[in-house]
Amino acid sequence: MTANLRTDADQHRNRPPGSSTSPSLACTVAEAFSRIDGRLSCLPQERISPLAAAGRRLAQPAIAIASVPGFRRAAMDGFAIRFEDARALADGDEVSLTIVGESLPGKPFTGTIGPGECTAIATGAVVPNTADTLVRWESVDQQGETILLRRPVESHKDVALADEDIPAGRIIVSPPRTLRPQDIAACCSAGLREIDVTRVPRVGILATGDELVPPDATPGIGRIIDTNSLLLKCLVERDGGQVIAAGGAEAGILPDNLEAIRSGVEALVERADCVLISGGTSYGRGDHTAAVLNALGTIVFRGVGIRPAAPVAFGMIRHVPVILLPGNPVACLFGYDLFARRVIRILGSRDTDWPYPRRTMRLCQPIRSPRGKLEYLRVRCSGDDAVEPVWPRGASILSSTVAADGFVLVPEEIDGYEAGQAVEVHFYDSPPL
Ligand SMILES: Nc1nc2c(c(=O)[nH]1)N[C@H]1C(S)=C(S)[C@@H](COP(=O)(O)OP(=O)(O)OC[C@H]3O[C@@H](n4cnc5c(N)ncnc54)[C@H](O)[C@@H]3O)O[C@H]1N2
Ligand code: MOO
Repeated sequence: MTANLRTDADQHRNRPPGSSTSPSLACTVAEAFSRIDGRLSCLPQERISPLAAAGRRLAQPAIAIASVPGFRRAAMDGFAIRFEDARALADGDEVSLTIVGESLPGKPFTGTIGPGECTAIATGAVVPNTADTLVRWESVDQQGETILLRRPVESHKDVALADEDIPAGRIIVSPPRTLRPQDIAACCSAGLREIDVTRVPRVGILATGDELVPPDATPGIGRIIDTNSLLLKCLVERDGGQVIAAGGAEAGILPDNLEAIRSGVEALVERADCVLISGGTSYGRGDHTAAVLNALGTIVFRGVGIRPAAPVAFGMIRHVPVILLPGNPVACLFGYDLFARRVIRILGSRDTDWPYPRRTMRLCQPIRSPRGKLEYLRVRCSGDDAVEPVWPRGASILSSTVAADGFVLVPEEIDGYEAGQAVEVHFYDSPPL
C-alpha cells in the first residue's frame, strides 16, 4: 500500500460526505455539470453497415448514392399506354388499344409499345419505355387482347418518376440524429452500404464491497446480492453504452481492499471509455475508491449538494472519465442519472436531457427537504393530477423506487413544498392518462 493511496481517505476520515477539506472538490450540481461538460467530448466516429445502425448516433450526413426507385414505376394496377393515343378522347368517344404484353414487379416488359398499343401493368412494375400514362384496370373495358377507353385520360397519371422517393445526391438524414428504423431502410434503398456513426461508449462497471455476491449466488448472513451492477448495466444500455465488465459477469465485484480496487480499476481503464464504480465512496475504513482515483488520476469533484448520493465523485484517469457512485442503491441510481448518464451520453453524442416524461402534478402532502441540497423525492400517483411521497425514503430502500411512479427534484434553494403545491414530476414510465 503506497503512501499516496492512503492520503485522500485518511485526510477525510470522520468528515461527512460533501465536506471535503479541499473546498474546490465539493460543489453544486450546476458546477458539477460544468466540470463534466468542460472535460468531455464525443467519441470518434466509425463506419458501419446500415444493417447494424438502428438506434446509433449519426456522425455524418447520409447521402443517397442511387435514386429511389431508380426506374419509372407504376403506382396502380392497370394498363400502360401512350398518352398520345388518348389525347383527343372526349366524353362519348372511344379508343381501342391492343395489349402487347405485361409488365410485372421484377419482370419488366422488354418490348416497345407502338401507336395503338398498351401493356398490362402491376403496381411497382417498370413502366415500359414508350409509355407515359397509366389507366387503372377498373376504368377500361377489356375485351380479349383489346382495351376500350371511353373517358378522357390525364397525361402521366399514376406513373412515378425514377427519383420520386429519393434523388441520388440528396442528404437523407443529418446529425444530430438517433437512427430510426425508417432511416436505415431509406439509406439501404438509396445504395448506402456504410454509415458514419459515433462509436458506442464502452462502460466498465465495478462494484466494491466485501459483502457482495453475484446475482446468481445465495447470500449468507451479512452478505447481499450486488444489485448495483445490474442496475447500472440496465441504465448504461438505456443510454446507448455497451457494458464491458459488470458485477457477476467478468469478476466485476471487488473486495474492500485498496490494492485489489487499484488493480481492478487500472485494468479496466485500459479497455473502457468510461468506468463506474459503486460503493466505498464514503469516509469509513473500507472506503477506498476516492483514494484509488486520486492515485491513478485526478478527482474533479467529490461531494455534491444532493440527497441521496452526496458522496458521489467524478474524475479522470488519463482520458477516461471515472464516476464513483455511493453503494446505497437509491443513491447509486440517482448519482447515475444525474452524472454518469450525462458522461455516457456526451461520449456517445446523445442529448443530456432527463429521459423521463414530465407532468405538473399537485403534491398532496407537505414535504421538508434540506436547503442547499437537490433532493430526489420518490412519489406515487394518488388521485387525479396528485402525487404523494413514497415512504420510507432512505437511500438504502431500493423498493421505494419500485413503488414510485416517478420522482420530484426538490431544488436546492427551497426547504420543501406545502400540501397542494404544483410540482414537476418525472415519470419513470408514461404519465397517467
Ligand atoms: N459516518 C458516516 N457514515 C456514512 C455517511 C456519513 O456522512 N457519515 N454517509 C452515508 C451516505 S450518505 C452514503 S450514500 C454511504 C456511502 O456509502 P459508500 O459509497 O461508502 O458505500 P458502502 O459503504 O460500500 O455501502 C453502503 C450501503 O450500500 C450497500 N451496497 C454497496 N454496494 C452495493 C451493491 N453493489 N449492490 C447493492 N448494495 C450495495 C452496502 O451493503 C451498504 O449497505 O455512506 C453512508 N455512511
Ligand atoms: O448520500 Mo447517501 O446516498 O444519502 O445514503
